Amino acid sequence: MRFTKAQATGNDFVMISDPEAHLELTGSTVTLLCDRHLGIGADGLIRAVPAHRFDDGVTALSEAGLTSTDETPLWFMDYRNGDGSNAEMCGNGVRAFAHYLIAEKHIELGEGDSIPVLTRAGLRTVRRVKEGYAVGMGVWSFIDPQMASESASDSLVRAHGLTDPRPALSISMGNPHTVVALPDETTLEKLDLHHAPTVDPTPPHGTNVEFVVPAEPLVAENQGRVSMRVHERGVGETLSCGTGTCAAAAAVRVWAGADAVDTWTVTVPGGEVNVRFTARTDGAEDVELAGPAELVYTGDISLPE
Ligand SMILES: N[C@@H](CCC[C@H](N)C(=O)O)C(=O)O
Repeated sequence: MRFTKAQATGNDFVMISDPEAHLELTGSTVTLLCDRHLGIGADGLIRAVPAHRFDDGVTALSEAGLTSTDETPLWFMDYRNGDGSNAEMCGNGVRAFAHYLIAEKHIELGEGDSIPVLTRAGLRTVRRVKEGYAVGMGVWSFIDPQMASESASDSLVRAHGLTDPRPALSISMGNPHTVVALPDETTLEKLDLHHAPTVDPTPPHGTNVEFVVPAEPLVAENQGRVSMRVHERGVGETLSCGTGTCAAAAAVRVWAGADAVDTWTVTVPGGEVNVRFTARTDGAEDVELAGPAELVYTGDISLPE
């Protein structure tokens, strides 16, 4: 099987093209391919498949009221975590996905052009920009609907390296996130994320946990700044999580109050991304995530029998 290794701010992926939807990728095959000792090694695996040829794609097409055909395929991002589980969305992965579709000649995309990408979380739009790709990530929401009228925390998080449990706020970007604010960069550096943090109560489908330190001052030149580390559901600590950076910026913005700015730079161990919020007429906010993506190498691997 031919594959490409991709990375986006250090979040790395095995990319596979499956235009005929022939591949049978079980959870254990994905785990093996993503294993850094026994396989290729990656945080997750992404299969490019025309939406109409794959069950989850057909469901997503009908929910979005869209069509996909052999002549004009709508590409589905079949994202799997390194432990073999499915996830709804991947913000770094979708930029790598667009880059890969271009390299595989499945699409053409000039600077300023956009393509639709179907995911388990619904339709996303990826625009090619100078620094990489800007993704229309849809709206963010509180996982606990009660939080819409309050604005502090909905859970407590414990982690190795923290002496006390800390309050946290859970936010959906299509997939679940729990954001915890820390007092300073030293506390962020000292966290030991080899161990999964515990979240009490845990959101119904598990959660990715983002630890953030808002910059001091929080806003400079009309731009907010946050540092972040993440423990991803189904993976462990990663160098970056795109949906996590959106959730982190959304949470810090909620905590900062009504006059918080709309554009944010989030620094992660693997680099930097930009997150922008735009108010909609229904009161919700659209989120755009911009950052780089790179294809690292291409290879061949035999799938286990
Ligand atoms: N790294 C991704 C998120 C991947 C999915 C996540 N682990 C989950 O289970 O929700 C990103 O860049 O958003």
